[in-house]
Amino acid sequence: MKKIVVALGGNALGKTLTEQLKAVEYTAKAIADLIEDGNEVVITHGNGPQVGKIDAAMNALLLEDPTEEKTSLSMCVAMSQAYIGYDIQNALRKELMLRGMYKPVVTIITQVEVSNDDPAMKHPTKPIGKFMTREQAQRLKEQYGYAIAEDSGRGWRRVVASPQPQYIIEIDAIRASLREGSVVVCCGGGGIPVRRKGDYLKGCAAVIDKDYCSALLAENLNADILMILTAIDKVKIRFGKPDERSLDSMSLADAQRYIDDGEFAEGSMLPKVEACATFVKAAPGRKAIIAALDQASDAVKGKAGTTVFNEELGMRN
Ligand SMILES: Nc1ncnc2c1ncn2[C@@H]1O[C@H](COP(=O)(O)OP(=O)(O)O)[C@@H](O)[C@H]1O
Ligand SMILES: NC(=O)OP(=O)(O)O
Repeated sequence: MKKIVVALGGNALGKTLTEQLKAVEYTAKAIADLIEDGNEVVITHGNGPQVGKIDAAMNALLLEDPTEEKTSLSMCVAMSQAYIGYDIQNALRKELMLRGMYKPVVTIITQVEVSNDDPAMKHPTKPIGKFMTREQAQRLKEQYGYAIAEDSGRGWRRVVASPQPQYIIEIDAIRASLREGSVVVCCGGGGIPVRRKGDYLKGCAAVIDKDYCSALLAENLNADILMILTAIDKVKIRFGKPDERSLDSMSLADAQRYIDDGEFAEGSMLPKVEACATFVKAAPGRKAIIAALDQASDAVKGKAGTTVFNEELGMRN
């Protein structure tokens, strides 16, 4: 049995509620395959498109009725955890029941501590919300003062601060639920970013990258595999160029070289590769995989996706 942290991409979860339902339905099949194969699975997910949409809806409410209160970005992250977790919970519950292997599935609203002086708070890099033309994004910038950036050749998006996750506040609750045999959905959207104020926690205006948070979770749980599922089958070199090439595997040295060569876009593929590298670097026998959402089971068997391995420490088979 392997302990696998499976991270589902926010973009890969679709743009609408209907697309999300479809995405979680076939993802549930892939995750149920992993469970049927005897693995222990912990699920995390992104929230980029979703948290942007919630924030935009909350702002529209404020424009309609100025007596409404402003909703903080951390609260929007909390909302995104709930509705994405709800869909994942139901889809997985149904899929497991269909296979006659009922298990409780639970979403844990997760807060993640970030540092008070993380420099990322002053340098927004995390794309959220919908993809726009440059002109649309520029209008949003002028109207609301948002930071904007181009996202991997797919269009322009709002970008927000994305500090590094330091500590998963609910880690003991996650461990306890796993011990009891639940399938746990946690650290949604990278976790609700919070900072310590004395004995209390206070949300901050940011969206943590779920890839980095998933690596921290995998480390905390001493997982065997970190699997990042997204909308693309493999990591590419020269992505989007005529001489684009897919990678079946990547050593840490290769990963560093490609990062240095700027092969991976900030806010999309770069955090995935960095998260995988951090995870496999820390202890022997670990494996990290980046693959398409519906290829989880094949990816664990080395038949799909891109595997990141530590050439010095080896992989656990
Ligand atoms: N070198 C690369 N190889 C593969 N995909 C890349 C690369 N650089 C950028 N991308 C883009 O990154 C996307 C995955 O990032 P993103 O959509 O942010 O993930 P998520 O599914 O976690 O929301 C891919 O679908 C692809 O469009
Ligand atoms: N929070 C986060 O990393 O979301 P995406 O997976 O949508 O980028």
